[in-house]
Amino acid sequence: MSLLEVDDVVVQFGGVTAVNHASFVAEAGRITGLIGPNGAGKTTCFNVISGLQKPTKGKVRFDSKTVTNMPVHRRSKRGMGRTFQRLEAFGSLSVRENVRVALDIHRGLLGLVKPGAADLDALLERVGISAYAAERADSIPTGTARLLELARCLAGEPKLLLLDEPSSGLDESETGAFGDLLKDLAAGGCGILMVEHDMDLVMKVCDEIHVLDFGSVIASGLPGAIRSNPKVQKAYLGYSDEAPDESAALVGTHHDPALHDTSVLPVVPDEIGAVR
Ligand SMILES: Nc1ncnc2c1ncn2[C@@H]1O[C@H](COP(=O)(O)OP(=O)(O)OP(=O)(O)O)[C@@H](O)[C@H]1O
Repeated sequence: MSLLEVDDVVVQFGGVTAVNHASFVAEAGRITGLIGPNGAGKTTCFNVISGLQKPTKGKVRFDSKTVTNMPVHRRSKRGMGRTFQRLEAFGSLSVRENVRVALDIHRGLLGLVKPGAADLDALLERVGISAYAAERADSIPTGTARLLELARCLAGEPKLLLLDEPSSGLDESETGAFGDLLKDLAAGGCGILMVEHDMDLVMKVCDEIHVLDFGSVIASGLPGAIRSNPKVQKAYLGYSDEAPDESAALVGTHHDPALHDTSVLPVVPDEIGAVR
């Protein structure tokens, strides 16, 4: 049984079907990518998994238990951690205090003792933000704030980490170090499910990738297979090397670049090469 199982999930907002019979899994000790064009339903899936959104239909199983109707805090207590696209840290507290609050909350939930300085320092060190420990959270660069979010999440010692666009705001070398950190966390047994627009990072670190388009999973597989999958190329680019004649019909409809973020393309040179 997989650490996380999303089973035939549907989410409707009035007439909008944000998630359309999506099924996919994420395993312990592996990094799983959840990708797709803008509006594909990735964040809504994360909301269903973490308990912020009740699905119209379908089930979520986590760590051998059905959690579809379980409140957010109980999923957290069972070992599910999440970061958000929008940064959630307390701006007026220092970086160190932010991590301290997260540790206090998690240890309170678990009924354990208060954190010591060593625990705090280890977490800051782990994500590489020790140098910012005394800075106010609202004064640090966006990329550093994302690492702070991760440190706060790791304070709960999660079995599953849900990361929503974790590398946005990181420069190239920070992204490289971040990728190494994710691999390290997975090697320690943590399952990671990541929504990410940086295709270079996704292709480098993910063990498996699921691709959403219009709320449905259109492909699942290893990075190499996803990269060359005609359906995926079509979802991102509006055409694929297998069906170049359809491009004119698709662009301007629901595959219009104005609706689907083609800004990912410059960071996936191999894909561009593959479809030209
Ligand atoms: N609360 C809501 N009410 C109505 N429609 C919504 C709501 N939340 C999301 N949607 C719609 O559901 C669809 C999926 O949105 P979602 O944010 O899950 O996509 P996404 O893949 O995360 O996009 P992005 O990459 O831009 O973050 C979109 O058409 C969006 O407009």
